[in-house]
Amino acid sequence: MVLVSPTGEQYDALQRHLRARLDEGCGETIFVVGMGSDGGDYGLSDRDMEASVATVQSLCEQVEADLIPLRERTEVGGKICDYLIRRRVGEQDFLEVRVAVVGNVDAGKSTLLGVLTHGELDNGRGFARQKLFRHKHEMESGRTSSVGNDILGFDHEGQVVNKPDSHGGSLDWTKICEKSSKVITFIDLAGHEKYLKTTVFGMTGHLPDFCMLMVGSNAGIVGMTKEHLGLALALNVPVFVVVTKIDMCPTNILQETLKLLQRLLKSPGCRKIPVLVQNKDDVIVTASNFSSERMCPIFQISNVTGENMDLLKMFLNLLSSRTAFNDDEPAEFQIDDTYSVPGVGTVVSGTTLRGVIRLNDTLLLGPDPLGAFIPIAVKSIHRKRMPVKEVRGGQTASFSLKKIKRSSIRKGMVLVSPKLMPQATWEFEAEILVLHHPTTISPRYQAMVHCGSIRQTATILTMSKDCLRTGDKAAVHFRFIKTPEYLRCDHKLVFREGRTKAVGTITKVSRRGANAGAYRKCACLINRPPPRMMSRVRFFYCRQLKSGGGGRRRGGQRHRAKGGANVAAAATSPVGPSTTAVGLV
Ligand SMILES: Nc1nc2c(ncn2[C@@H]2O[C@H](COP(=O)(O)OP(=O)(O)OP(=O)(O)O)[C@@H](O)[C@H]2O)c(=O)[nH]1
Repeated sequence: MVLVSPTGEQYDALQRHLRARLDEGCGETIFVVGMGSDGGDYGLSDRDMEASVATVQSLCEQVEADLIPLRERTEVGGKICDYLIRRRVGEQDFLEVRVAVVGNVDAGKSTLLGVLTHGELDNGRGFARQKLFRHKHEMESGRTSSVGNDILGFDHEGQVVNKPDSHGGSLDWTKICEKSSKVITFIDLAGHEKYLKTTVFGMTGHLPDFCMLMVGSNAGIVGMTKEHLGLALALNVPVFVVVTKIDMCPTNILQETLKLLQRLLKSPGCRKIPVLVQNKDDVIVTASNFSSERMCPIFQISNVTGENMDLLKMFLNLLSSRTAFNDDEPAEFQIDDTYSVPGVGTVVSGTTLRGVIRLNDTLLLGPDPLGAFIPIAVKSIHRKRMPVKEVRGGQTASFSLKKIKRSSIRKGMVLVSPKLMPQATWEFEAEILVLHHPTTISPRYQAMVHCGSIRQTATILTMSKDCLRTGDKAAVHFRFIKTPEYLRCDHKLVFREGRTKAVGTITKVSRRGANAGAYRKCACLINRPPPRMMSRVRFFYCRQLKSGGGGRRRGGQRHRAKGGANVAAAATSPVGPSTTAVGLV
């Protein structure tokens, strides 16, 4: 009732309350007019509702936000209206939410993204997905093999901005972003098991806010569905489920799939509350309780008839980013891809983890194979293919860099503010939970560590238990086998090899010098150094290659070291197949 005709003091209090809620919701909040502060539905008369909405409208003007009506309902006491309040972020800016799209092969992931982002329905034979594929072999096989990106824009009234392109061309991202107040970036991932490594990389490296798990209603929960769901849960990414192909699925099979899905979500491993979304009310209830609570909405859609597509779009419009970022922190950007653009040079793409990065800023790029960071200037910045002057925490971007070859940059490197004084590390400790392993894991076991956009094999040096089996938790000391990486405590990691999977959190990053650590491992002898090397002191780095590797020759294990010298790794003690050695020529 306080909204009907607030006093000056009440108005100020309401304004403060609204600002706080917008900050909490990363620029968005759902506001219900006509509901008691204790959550009870009271309802307002038409006149009171009109006055209340006018007050909310004026509050929104004060805090520079848009008021988007969502639904209106009538209870015993009168009307209740739900609104989405979204902060205006400036002409060139927009709120960004990243959604990873996972699910088994042929669940309809690429097709749904094609339908959502291009605004044209599918024909059931792969029409809609054609515009999304990045490679020729994907076109031919119909299978996604890489990490795809697509955007869906919503304007200040909550309407979809993407329009069907009459020429069948690709989307004009610049136009979409200019008209949008919110942009959903879909990370289209591969469903086939053989691309699981890329899918895990998409989930850890592209920092999704939410995960959309797709299930083909006719196929049910098969193949990679559980694997992908487990991954999202392990990384603490809230999941919603989209059941596709309801146009071609007999009712009994659809009901069976839904029953199994609900059982899986309620199981002790997931502990979710599944909600079948049937109407707008369900959308609002699930969206407002989604990120904080255990609710898991399930949508049933058809990409061919477009059934329930409006509910899914409404839900996507209501999703808001999960993390609030502080601009005052030193900048940190993780690289997830590199390109060589003719006329521009080397370009890196990735996600800004914190801080603000501006044009011409000098950042430290690294770590290189020796663990060093080099200063580099940011020549230009693109955000969603649009040139911009700055990017901030939570935003994806690409930078063109000065005077550096693409070959010297790899995924997993970072660009950080010199204030952070970054250090690369070979060794780290993590608390891990083994989700699955057929036998036991013991020291010297090796598997791929995924942490952010880092993807490298690591060896277990020591663990707090003798051996680990499925379901075990332990503190584990790891060591990368190839290059040192830039790691931070509290980052989530996935440790996997085939179906073996463990998840965990980094608890300690060893600050022991990357080179010193490696040097202790084995001694290196120089074999016939080239004459030019004799007089100069040069640092070299070599790694024992797997059998048959390019560096192996008769009479010992010789490697081409950085700096051009041929060196033979003559170990003083038996060394494993992944030994790294450094020394001075
Ligand atoms: N009838 C019908 N067919 C659909 C629907 N959704 C997708 N399809 C068809 O299902 C097939 C597989 O769809 P994709 O989008 O390639 O599946 P995907 O999950 O992306 O597969 P991967 O990229 O290999 O992981 C295509 O031929 C689509 O036309 C739907 O709702 N109804």
